[in-house]
Amino acid sequence: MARPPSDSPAVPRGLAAHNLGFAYRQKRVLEGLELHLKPGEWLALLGPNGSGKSTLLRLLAGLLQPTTGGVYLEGRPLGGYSSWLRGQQIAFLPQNGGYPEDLTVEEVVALGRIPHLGLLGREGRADWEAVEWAMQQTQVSGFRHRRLPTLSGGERQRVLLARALAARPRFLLLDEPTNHLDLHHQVEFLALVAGLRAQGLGILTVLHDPNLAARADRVAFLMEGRLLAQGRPAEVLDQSLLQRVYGAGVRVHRVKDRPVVVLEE
Ligand SMILES: Nc1ncnc2c1ncn2[C@@H]1O[C@H](COP(=O)(O)OP(=O)(O)OP(=O)(O)O)[C@@H](O)[C@H]1O
Repeated sequence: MARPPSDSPAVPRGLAAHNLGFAYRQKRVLEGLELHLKPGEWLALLGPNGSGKSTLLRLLAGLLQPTTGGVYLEGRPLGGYSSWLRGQQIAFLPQNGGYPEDLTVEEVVALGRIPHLGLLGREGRADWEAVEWAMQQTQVSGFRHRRLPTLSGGERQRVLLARALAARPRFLLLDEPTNHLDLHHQVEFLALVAGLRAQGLGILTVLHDPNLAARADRVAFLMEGRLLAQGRPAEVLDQSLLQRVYGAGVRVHRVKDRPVVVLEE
């Protein structure tokens, strides 16, 4: 598929926020954000409850309109893309997303193909191959005929991740994707992210666990709607920053140069 031409050469390629601000009615939630997600990288977004992480993801997915500044995909304002084209390039897994309760796992995952179907809604072989691939990647094929209300929280989370993957997007925005996942599936999630990165996907995950975030290529720290820091995990996840945000009970150790965050008694 041909890429749309760039309108804004000053904005970096990939998915970028420039001077991004947002307010819910009169309530300012984000201000002056500069963020850049490159193809083939994993960026982890951390920050306390209510700091604006989910709002930022919704802006990057094109589901909210910026109050100031903008979001750009390949240098072009996101608002200039049709919702079809946007949905083919950017997939979003919300924190508490709904799902149709009467559909099977396979049918819910197939919903991820909607941006590729066009007005007539006709699916073809490529669509079912993408659905199979997404179910395999997230290990949900074994219960493909069950309905979501009958699944455990972690199983359901993996199905919704598969729905996002089925779009075969170039950028993946995941809001707390490891919620409900046991340790085994967290390890599987890390392997999945590594594989997707190697295929050139840009991945942005909101996480609360700094030890998972430490596995990312870069970490960005949001507090009260502003970016406090962004950079390599070893640079950003330091004790003074974490104590400033979360309080004195947080300690950072180093294991093979990787930060390991522990809570003190
Ligand atoms: N639809 C809305 N209308 C008004 N205010 C909202 C709305 N959604 C979120 N907010 C407020 O915006 C702020 C940022 O919320 P957001 O959900 O983006 O934070 P978050 O960092 O994702 O939080 P958490 O870690 O708890 O999920 C919060 O103060 C929240 O109360």
